[in-house]
Amino acid sequence: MNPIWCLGGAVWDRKLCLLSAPVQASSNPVRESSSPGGVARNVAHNLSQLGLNAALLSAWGDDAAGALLRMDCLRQGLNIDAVITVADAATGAYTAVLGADGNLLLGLAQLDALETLTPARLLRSQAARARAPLQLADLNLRRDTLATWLAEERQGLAVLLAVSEPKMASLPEDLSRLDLLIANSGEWWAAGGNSELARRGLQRALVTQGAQGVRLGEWRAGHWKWQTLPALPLSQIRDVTGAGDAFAAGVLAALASGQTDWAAAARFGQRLSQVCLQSLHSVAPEITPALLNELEKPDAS
Ligand SMILES: Nc1ncnc2c1ncn2[C@@H]1O[C@H](COP(=O)(O)OP(=O)(O)O)[C@@H](O)[C@H]1O
Ligand SMILES: O=c1[nH]cc([C@@H]2O[C@H](COP(=O)(O)O)[C@@H](O)[C@H]2O)c(=O)[nH]1
Repeated sequence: MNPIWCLGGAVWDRKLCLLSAPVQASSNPVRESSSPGGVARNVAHNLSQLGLNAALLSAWGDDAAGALLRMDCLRQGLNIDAVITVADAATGAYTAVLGADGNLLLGLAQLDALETLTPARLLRSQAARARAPLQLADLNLRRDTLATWLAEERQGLAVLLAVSEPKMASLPEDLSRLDLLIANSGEWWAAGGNSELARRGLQRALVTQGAQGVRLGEWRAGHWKWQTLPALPLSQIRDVTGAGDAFAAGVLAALASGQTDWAAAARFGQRLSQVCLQSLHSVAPEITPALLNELEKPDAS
């Protein structure tokens, strides 16, 4: 079966979780952990843990962190044939400072290697990607690369996943060939919100709102039609890192399994983020093929 392609960031995550309330301009005791991260890589990793075939297009450095990422991706069964190893840039790194309640206080991202993923380099994998049932690109990628990606000939669906409010600046001008944008509400408004995104040709969006659930928006007859899906109950949040990526992976997994109802796909995304939020890992090891049994049947929607 053709893999689901994930294009974008693959980095090392370092998470520093405060043990008590933060004190500014002072040293604060933390619990530290590190793991492979990067939005596109996280999505591909979630998909492969579900037992689905996933391929990654990214760039990392020719250094120790890049070698570890490579080994980890191969261990996860990801197809990394298209990943570029860059000689003159360091592997990307993301440092998150989390409060004692697991919520993000500050995130610091360095993804210099991805700047080498130019439109010309993207096109080298076009033939392999053109027949994919689904392609997801994250907004770590350069704006010109994303615009080229959206303009490519393809058979499957194209999904764009936001990464952070500052990186909404990479959103291409023409979104008319995009099938779905997934963003949290801060990212949605950072990109200009309802009218601006409709002006650019966007027709479908999933806007996640943390504990307030998810809004599914469809642009029809000159208006956004919104449907709100309430958040699933949570007994505890251990670490929010990766919840948005788990959500996107759940949406893709549902679509790849034949689900044509976008709301049902979003509900499966919420189920995966629920599992992720209760885990200390960016990609929860509890995400396994057994979860696919919870997918709503396409004809039951
Ligand atoms: N406090 C919460 N309670 C319940 N679900 C949550 C909570 N925070 C996040 N989620 C789930 O995780 C998804 C992604 O989280 P969100 O914070 O909206 O995105 P991001 O992590 O990309 O900023 C949400 O749509 C929701 O399903
Ligand atoms: O500019 C970026 N910030 C953060 C990430 C990644 O985002 C992930 C967490 O995403 P979220 O909690 O939004 O699902 C982390 O693994 C981190 O590596 C990224 O790719 N690019």
